[in-house]
Amino acid sequence: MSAAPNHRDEAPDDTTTPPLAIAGLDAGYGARTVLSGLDLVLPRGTVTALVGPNGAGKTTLVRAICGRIAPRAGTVTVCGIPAAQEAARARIGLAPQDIALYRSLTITENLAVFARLAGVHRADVAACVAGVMARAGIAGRKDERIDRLSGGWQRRANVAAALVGTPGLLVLDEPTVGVDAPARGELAALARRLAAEGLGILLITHDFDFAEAVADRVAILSGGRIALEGPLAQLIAAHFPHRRKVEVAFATPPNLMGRRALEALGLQGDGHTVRFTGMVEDTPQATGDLVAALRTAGLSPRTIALEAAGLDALYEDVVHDRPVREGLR
Ligand SMILES: Nc1ncnc2c1ncn2[C@@H]1O[C@H](COP(=O)(O)OP(=O)(O)OP(=O)(O)O)[C@@H](O)[C@H]1O
Repeated sequence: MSAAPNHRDEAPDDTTTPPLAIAGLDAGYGARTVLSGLDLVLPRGTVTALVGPNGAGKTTLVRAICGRIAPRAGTVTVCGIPAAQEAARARIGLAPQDIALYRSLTITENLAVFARLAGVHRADVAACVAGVMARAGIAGRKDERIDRLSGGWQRRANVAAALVGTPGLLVLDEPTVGVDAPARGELAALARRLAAEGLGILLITHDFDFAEAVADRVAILSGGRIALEGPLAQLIAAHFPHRRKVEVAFATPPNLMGRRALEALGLQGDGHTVRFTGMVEDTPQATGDLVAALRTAGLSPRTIALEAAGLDALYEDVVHDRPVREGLR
């Protein structure tokens, strides 16, 4: 997806028009309905993290935004333009999950190709490439081939390619896959900078830590629609009033009976984990009750930690319907 400069005058692109507005969207494949009554508005200058289980329809939503599948009902507009129109596609910068760059070309060469494809005049290509490299903070490696770059640099180059057409909406699809911790910080800073420039950013991710670090807003896709959307802190305060996340850690994985007892207390782990999490009322009494219940079940955790609930707890609650158990209230 890219924007030719000559498309920019066609849109009602004032500061009040949201980069993305979706109302009542139904979409699917053949007899299969994937999205049903989906509403979502992305404000300018913000990052919205879209999270949802595998198969929830995140890719289908991106296809609808990019005009690659037609809505069966509802509307999708990009910078005020219906998604089906070519001009809307030109307003979208898509950094796909699979790095969409020519591996044997340098960063500069790649961006020049994308600029030409976006309709940038030959005489303006060098300035366009220099501009997006500066915005993405990748000018320092501009003459290196993509296949010689680390995962983090490849991701940033992938984002730079999405910026070539001066989009109003930037879609980042799983940008932290294959990226180490320091490079994640660079990517987070890049997303924040681009949002500060006024872009609306849709961040599709399974990486909750990254989403918490970067996103102004969170949208949870479940059951074919956005089940919950808003600033994370507000959602958590509304969803878990006076509750805290508890994490119980063991030196060795508990046996089957121990795991059942933990489950009965509303504490979830996965596989052979030594870490189990749940929610408790934010009172000394509730914590004391939990410690006593663990002891009664013959469980001796190494640590019990209380912390503010995060996106993971909210997600579990909304998607897997795992509310606080009565016993821990
Ligand atoms: N081209 C297609 N034809 C038919 N069904 C499809 C097609 N693409 C996806 N689906 C189905 O639609 C549902 C939603 O898929 P989608 O890829 O949008 O989910 P997702 O949230 O992106 O999943 P993931 O997190 O695994 O990438 C799935 O059940 C999938 O099997």
